[in-house]
Amino acid sequence: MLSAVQIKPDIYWVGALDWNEREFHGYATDAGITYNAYLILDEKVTLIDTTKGTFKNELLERISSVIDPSKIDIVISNHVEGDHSESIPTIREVAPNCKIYSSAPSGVKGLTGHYGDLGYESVKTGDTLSIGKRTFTFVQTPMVHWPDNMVTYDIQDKILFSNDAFGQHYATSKRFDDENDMCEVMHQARKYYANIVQPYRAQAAAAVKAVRGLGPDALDMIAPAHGVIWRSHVADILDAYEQVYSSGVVQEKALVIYDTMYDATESIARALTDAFQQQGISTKLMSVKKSHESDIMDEFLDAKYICVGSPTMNSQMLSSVAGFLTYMKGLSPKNGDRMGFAFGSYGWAPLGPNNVQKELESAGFQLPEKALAINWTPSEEQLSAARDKVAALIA
Ligand SMILES: Cc1cc2nc3c(=O)[nH]c(=O)nc-3n(C[C@H](O)[C@H](O)[C@H](O)COP(=O)(O)O)c2cc1C
Repeated sequence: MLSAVQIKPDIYWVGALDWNEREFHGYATDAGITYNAYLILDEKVTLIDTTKGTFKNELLERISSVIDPSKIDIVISNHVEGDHSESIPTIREVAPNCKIYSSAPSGVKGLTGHYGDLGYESVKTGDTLSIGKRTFTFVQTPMVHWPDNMVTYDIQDKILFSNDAFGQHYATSKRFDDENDMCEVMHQARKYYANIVQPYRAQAAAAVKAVRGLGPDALDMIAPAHGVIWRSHVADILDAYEQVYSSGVVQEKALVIYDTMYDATESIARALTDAFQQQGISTKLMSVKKSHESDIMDEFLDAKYICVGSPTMNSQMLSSVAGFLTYMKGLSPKNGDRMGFAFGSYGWAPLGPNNVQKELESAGFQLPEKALAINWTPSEEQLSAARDKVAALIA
């Protein structure tokens, strides 16, 4: 039988482990996913968030290992997205009298839109809810990453139930940060930020400020809705969100991103990569065909030099490169401090590289050089000229 995991006296993790999930709305979840839900035994039995609907039985089984699920009095929905809310109707079925709390107005509107009117109670920033010995306070965190998001702070236990903020897509048998490989935890936290939270970096920074405003001793744990619970590394993840991820500060690091049909564009990409290396700059060559766009964006987060290459095909850039650029632009990275460079091969009209250039322009990169368009297969002289462009970029 699946069991709950106690995280503090009378507080249990009752979520689900989605070990085999490898794709989640366009994100490559190479380490699987956890859907975290938390059960609190107090005068009023409270469940914070639920799981994706396909894991409702896992949720019920873990709750049942502690208490009869029909005894749940309160469900707090920090976020309407299905991976946290799809099991709410099941909980309502087994506990018909439970009250369901969500943020005003977007949480209530979203839950109604998904599951009909289950008589939701709305809460807003600063509202408190007493469940017995414990009192919760709510802080709405709109657009981290949907309009309805909120976090729930358990004042007595000093736990922040942060939902998507500070999450990671990481299925693991151990629930706490310090029980896992911290390099992997931080890697997954960064990738999650780069692909989910990044467009809302101002709101995320404000959320960190609000958390810090609670005071230095106010946080024992951050319990997100995905991944491990922060217990020993609370300060590390707050610092990373504030000083690294949300800051937009870029490092002397280059990414060469490309696709190719007959390897002409690839040979330019390799020359550029080598030239960056020769300059002592940390560099990665990433084919959009071979690397998932969510992994490219993880690398992109703090890279200063972004070179993007495509040959011309049917008067366009390759759709794989266009797809990556669309994905990148959707995440709204702060590109003002980044140097962009477009390149590619063509047969009779250099529209592939020129269109990449336009996309980089509209994404806000600094583009000191024109697109490098090389006719057919590049000669040694042309590759050498490509290398010179790197010197110009980093000058
Ligand atoms: C299906 C196909 C369509 C192409 N369409 C164009 C085109 O519209 N304009 C052009 O200049 N070159 C066109 N080309 C030529 C390529 O751009 C050229 O072969 C280039 O060197 C390929 O670079 P790559 O080796 O990086 O794929 C086309 C090639 C193929 C295979």
